[in-house]
Amino acid sequence: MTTYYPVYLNLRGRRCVIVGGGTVAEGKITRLLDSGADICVVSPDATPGIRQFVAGGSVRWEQREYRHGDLDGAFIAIAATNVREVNRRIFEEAEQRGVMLNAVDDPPNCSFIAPSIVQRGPVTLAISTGGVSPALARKLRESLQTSEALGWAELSSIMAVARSHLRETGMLASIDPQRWQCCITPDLLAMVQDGRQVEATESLLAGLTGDDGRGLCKVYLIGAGPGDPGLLTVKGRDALERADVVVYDRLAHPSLLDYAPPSAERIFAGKARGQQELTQDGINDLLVQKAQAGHRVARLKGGDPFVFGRAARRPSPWPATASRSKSCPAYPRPSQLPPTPESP
Ligand SMILES: C[C@@]1(CC(=O)O)c2cc3[nH]c(cc4nc(cc5[nH]c(cc(n2)[C@H]1CCC(=O)O)[C@@](C)(CC(=O)O)[C@@H]5CCC(=O)O)C(CC(=O)O)=C4CCC(=O)O)c(CCC(=O)O)c3CC(=O)O
Ligand SMILES: NC(=O)C1=CN([C@@H]2O[C@H](COP(=O)(O)OP(=O)(O)OC[C@H]3O[C@@H](n4cnc5c(N)ncnc54)[C@H](O)[C@@H]3O)[C@@H](O)[C@H]2O)C=CC1
Repeated sequence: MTTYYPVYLNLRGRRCVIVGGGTVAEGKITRLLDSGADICVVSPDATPGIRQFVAGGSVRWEQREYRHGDLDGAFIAIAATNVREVNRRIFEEAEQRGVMLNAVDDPPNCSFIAPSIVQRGPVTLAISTGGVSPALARKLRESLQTSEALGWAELSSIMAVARSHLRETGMLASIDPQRWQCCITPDLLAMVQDGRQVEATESLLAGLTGDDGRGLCKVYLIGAGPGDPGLLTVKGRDALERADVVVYDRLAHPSLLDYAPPSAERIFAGKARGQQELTQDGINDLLVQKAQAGHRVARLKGGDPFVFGRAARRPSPWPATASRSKSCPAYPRPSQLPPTPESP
């Protein structure tokens, strides 16, 4: 199996030759036009769509069959004919001239293959199965097109504004890469989706450049309650739903873990059979390490971290410069529960 090397080409003003004038050629031309390529079609006939491009002056058309020499000066070429033998001759010329060629549905005559594409503004996901299964590439495209993860692409315009501002003010190089990750949050995305672009850009810049703790990674300390999973607070549930990493122990009700996204890493911090229990210091190190790696971390503790746990004794190694913690106590706190008849 061939292992292909993925790239994005800058085709602006570069000569691209398309051989063939059918519907497939038209599809390829439409995308090439977006990239600003200088397009020449070689084909005895052409679809109405291609003819329109030609009439509009965005595409040149050599109305004849392909002949050796057509790839002269080309940067890339696409063979979209319905004749394998023609593709083979085009490939020979392409190899001679060092021109990259895609022969549609014809891998032996390709030096590059076409990916399935998902586009959101400037964000492009290109999917290839390495030629193993184009049907699977399409399935992945269709799934990704409706995937929530793609929502992050909506941040591209404010990211671009913030980045060029930082570049102009000479601050870009001094921003820690992890800080960017900590600043790209669901709250920021919600602001943009609400149409509050200016506020979002200001908040992003404040997080990236401020020394007031904004933009630092967060660790949520969540009280899992006295046993009943229904006693988790709404804030605690929200934090779990957004977590990239959940560190939990034996006392936390197992069903609470279901609130975390399936992709979240779940780390058991209690005593497991045959394994050394993590010490409090070990757990703290783990929380800090995961937060500094740009993950949203939820520490799910049985009971109330401020009553039975050690949240009140926030660890001294907690690096004030790198992360901060938020707490979501279980409600009502066990100490606030009304006495039951059995209580002394
Ligand atoms: C190697 C490659 C070379 C290339 O063409 O660049 C190639 C080769 C071949 N395709 C074949 C068949 C199909 N191709 C599609 C669809 C697409 N094919 C595309 C690319 C590629 N196809 C390159 C590898 C991409 C990768 O790495 O995965 C996509 C992604 C992009 C595009 O075409 O622009 C586009 C999806 C667009 C979308 O997102 O919807 C479907 C499904 C459908 O149409 O629904 C089928 C039928 C189902 C199936 O076979 O899986 C055949 C057999 C032909 C025959 O037997 O006659 C061959 C030849 C062979 O495999 O030997
Ligand atoms: N139609 C479809 O949905 C799909 C087709 N394909 C494949 O892509 C290729 C092209 O498909 P279509 O555009 O539908 O085919 P088509 O038959 O509509 O177009 C083929 C084009 O190639 C031109 N051509 C033939 N010999 C030529 C030569 N010697 N020099 C220059 N041009 C020449 C023809 O004049 C025609 O314009 C075919 O191999 C097909 O199997 C792949 C995916 C989907």
